[in-house]
Amino acid sequence: MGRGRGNKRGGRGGRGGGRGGNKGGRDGKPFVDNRQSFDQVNKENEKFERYYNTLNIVPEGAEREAFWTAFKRELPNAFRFCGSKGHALGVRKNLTERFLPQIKEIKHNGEPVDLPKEMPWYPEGLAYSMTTPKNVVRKYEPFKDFQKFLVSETSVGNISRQEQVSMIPPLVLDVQPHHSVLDLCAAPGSKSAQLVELLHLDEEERVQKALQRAKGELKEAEGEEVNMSDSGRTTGLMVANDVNYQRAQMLVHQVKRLNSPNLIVTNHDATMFPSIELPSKNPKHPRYLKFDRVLADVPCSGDGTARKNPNVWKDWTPVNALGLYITQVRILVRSIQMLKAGGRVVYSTCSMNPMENEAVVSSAIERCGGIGKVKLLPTSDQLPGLVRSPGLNDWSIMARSGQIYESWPEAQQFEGEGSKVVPGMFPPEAEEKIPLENCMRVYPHQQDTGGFFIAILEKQSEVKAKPEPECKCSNRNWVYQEPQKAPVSAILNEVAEEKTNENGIELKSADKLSSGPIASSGNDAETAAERQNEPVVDSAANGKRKADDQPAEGAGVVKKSKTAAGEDENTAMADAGAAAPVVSEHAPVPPQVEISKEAQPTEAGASAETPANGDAKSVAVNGAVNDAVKNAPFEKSVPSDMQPAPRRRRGDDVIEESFKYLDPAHPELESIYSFYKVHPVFPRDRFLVRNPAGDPVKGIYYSSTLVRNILTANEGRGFKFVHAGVKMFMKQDVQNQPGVCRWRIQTEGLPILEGWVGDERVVHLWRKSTLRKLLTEMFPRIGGAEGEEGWRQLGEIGERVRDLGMGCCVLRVVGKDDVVSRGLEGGEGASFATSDDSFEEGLTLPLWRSLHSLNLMLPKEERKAMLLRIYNEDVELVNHSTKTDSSAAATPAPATGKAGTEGTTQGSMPAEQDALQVQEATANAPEEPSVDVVPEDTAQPGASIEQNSVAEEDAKRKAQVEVQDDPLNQVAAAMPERAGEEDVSNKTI
Ligand SMILES: C[S@@+](CC[C@H](N)C(=O)[O-])C[C@H]1O[C@@H](n2cnc3c(N)ncnc32)[C@H](O)[C@@H]1O
Repeated sequence: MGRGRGNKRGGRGGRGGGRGGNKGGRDGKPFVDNRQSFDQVNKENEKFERYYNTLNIVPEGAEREAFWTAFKRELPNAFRFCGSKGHALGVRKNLTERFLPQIKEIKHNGEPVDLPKEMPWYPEGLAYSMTTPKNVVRKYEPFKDFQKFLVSETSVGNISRQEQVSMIPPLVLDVQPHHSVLDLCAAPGSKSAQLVELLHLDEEERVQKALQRAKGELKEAEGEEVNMSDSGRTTGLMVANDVNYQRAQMLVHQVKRLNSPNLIVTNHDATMFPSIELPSKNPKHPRYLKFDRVLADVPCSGDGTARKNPNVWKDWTPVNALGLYITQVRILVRSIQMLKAGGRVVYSTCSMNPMENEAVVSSAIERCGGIGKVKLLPTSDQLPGLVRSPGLNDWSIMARSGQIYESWPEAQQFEGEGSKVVPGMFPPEAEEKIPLENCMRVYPHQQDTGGFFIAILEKQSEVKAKPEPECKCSNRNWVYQEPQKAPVSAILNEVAEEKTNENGIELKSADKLSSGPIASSGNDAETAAERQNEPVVDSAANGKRKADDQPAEGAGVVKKSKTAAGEDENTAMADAGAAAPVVSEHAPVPPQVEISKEAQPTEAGASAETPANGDAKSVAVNGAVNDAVKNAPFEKSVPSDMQPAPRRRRGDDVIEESFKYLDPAHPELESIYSFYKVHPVFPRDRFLVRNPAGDPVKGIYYSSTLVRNILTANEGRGFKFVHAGVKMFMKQDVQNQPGVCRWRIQTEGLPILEGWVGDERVVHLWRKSTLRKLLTEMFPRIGGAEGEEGWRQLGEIGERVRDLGMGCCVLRVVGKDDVVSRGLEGGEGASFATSDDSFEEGLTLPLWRSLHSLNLMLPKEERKAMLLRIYNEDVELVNHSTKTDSSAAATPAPATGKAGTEGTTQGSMPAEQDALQVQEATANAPEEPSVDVVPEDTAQPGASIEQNSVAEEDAKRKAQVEVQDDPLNQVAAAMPERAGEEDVSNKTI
């Protein structure tokens, strides 16, 4: 087993993070790193310190002192090993066996440096932190090799540099491979990436079993102990969302490296995240997706990040938390609404302020009907080894003036109507019985981290969120009332009708409750689809509002009204919270997006508060966003200026992303299945293309079934899907070579497909020395002069590749433990199973067999990272195809030996000409610029077979992505005012 381990999700970085072609700023100007040294920062703020001392969050005395001392120290660096467990452990071995002994010997300023320390609470020991300052690691010569290792493995996605506390929320979300998971505030995406990994946990092993079973190598019973539906693949879903378009692009960049077909990235306001429609057998009964897990890692004041964000010291004021509270409550309420009954939300902030934490949790629970509806789960049993404090049950709040109030009645005396202070900001009433001690607080001195807050909420049954004006988060005259029980008769009716889910699988009762619109009144004739676009009703008046299907605030005020001309027009009121009694059944997609299909108005979601055209719709929809943003001056991950990134446009039109699925019988798919001898069990109905025409002109992508169902069912609804699908095949101009498939396998899709490719297109390699040659040499020749034919230099794969037909194939690097399972125990395979020249673990790579040469289809940075990891070598690559390259010039003259099965003159061409035979159709295409299938200097512009429009759009996309490629650019793109800074909100090194 473990054939795919080298291809773990995130195991390669495509073009590699942090190294886009765009080294300058957006205007070509270089960014200036304007970070201030942490030591130079004045770490004093009277209000900040007074408030937390008053709160007594840590007892006075030695512990309080340790708390502040830690807060004023620079944050240690932390990182975790990513990808599948096997692969992550493999990469970690480099740290433990190669670098830790080296670091042990290093002295800095005459003192031994601290070793990177394993985090005791992180599963499998796959996360580390180190106190040596980053500039020392970066610049001090003895750290050179270690720094190179960190940079190289980070760039290809094997290491994620992430703050310790930021790793906690995904771990306590308890994600299973069949779960639907929603990350509502996901950019820049470190937690989303973790969640995707968790969704795919142990998938390789399951798929291996399914494969062996499909090929008759394993008896049925042997693979039965785990869920083997869909051939062991993860059937769940990950939706990662962020309201900010540019940050959503950063998110795409971060998570697409994980190559998950189960992932969708969206760009909506979380306070009114639209309901996702699912295919329904009965169009009158649309079905809406409910999630098993939701992460609400909300925008916050971020005062827990003072150790890496010195501005906290300068800028902290109580106003930040006061302003964010209502947005946070709305996001949490929407999270709960989006959950299945029985599902869980993890709510987290990097703030220590109870107004953004316990108060938000308590207010959201109150709005959703109390602890009978939403339970606050204990966290003390989670992550043994993590030192933490319980949530607060009692606190005071600091008002704008700096005055501290113990209770709402006290605050009410001083805070007038315009004040943001509301009853919900104070501890809950005793009758509410909310066990806030169940929350988790992590403080800087406990394990040398930032400050963090986490709560786990479990939805007990469908909820019917009360309108804000009736709740303590908004109503200044709020008094506690016993929650009323919601009627269940209509729910039961609905459940009785829903016997199967969209896959025809029988639903359990909880699924039934969550699988479609849930009615709380008996109006059966009316379907949610009909309600979806109907005029918004005053629910209090007619009782039409259905449990749990309310939108959050913004969506709740989306109205349809008639224009003077009698045409429908979507309108929304500016004050979302105040208008909350007006609700609709499901959160529709934001109105300006919906109408963009016809009218193409100003950009949705990403619009500025006052759009250029003065369109009130945009103002209202973005009210909540602006709320969040304006009030989050410390949260670096929230741009303080939420001016929208320009969305892709053609003329005045917003360009929506296209996701078009191919007919399983499409001739191009037929040709692929036939050339690669793909096992018939591998599904054919999940291939999509990314152009509006739906033709496979350039790339073919692959997604899970659920992703397909969602993308197709929501097409044309104005949903802002930003990314989905894993690139699996790219078109290749094979110059009409007969029998050669013009679709080459992409590295991204290879791990998903490789096991199902027939032996005819697989090459086995088991010597380290052979792989080293393929990594260091681009286009090594196969032919050549008699007796010197290139294939002879290719070790155990020489004869195989000599006899292999031209085109793409799978290179399977066999690990020691794979020799037997691959049936290679005889002959050479056996002799190398114990040799030093063999691999500990297997991996799979894409290979291209040209007429006369061979080439690994890997970007240069990936080759270099592998050379460093496997051979501890940092060497220059040799390109045999370039004219200027001396080794290419020395390419032997025409050979007479057998160099291929193509039936053409063998070995008669220099390498570069040979490569022209496989002129890559997409040589100039933006999507895979650094994978050298053919020599860069032999690209023929005329050879492009792309439709111009698609190429143009992709070029635009590439330009956007390249800006994101560099961490400094990422920050600049999202936060122009912070150009030059690293995005330290979630990445610390
Ligand atoms: C704390 S950061 C999230 C960090 C992220 N979870 C991670 O681990 O990388 C908060 C994010 O929320 C986004 N945001 C702010 N208001 C939002 C809203 N109303 N809806 C959705 N996202 C929002 C910000 O753009 C920001 O990216």
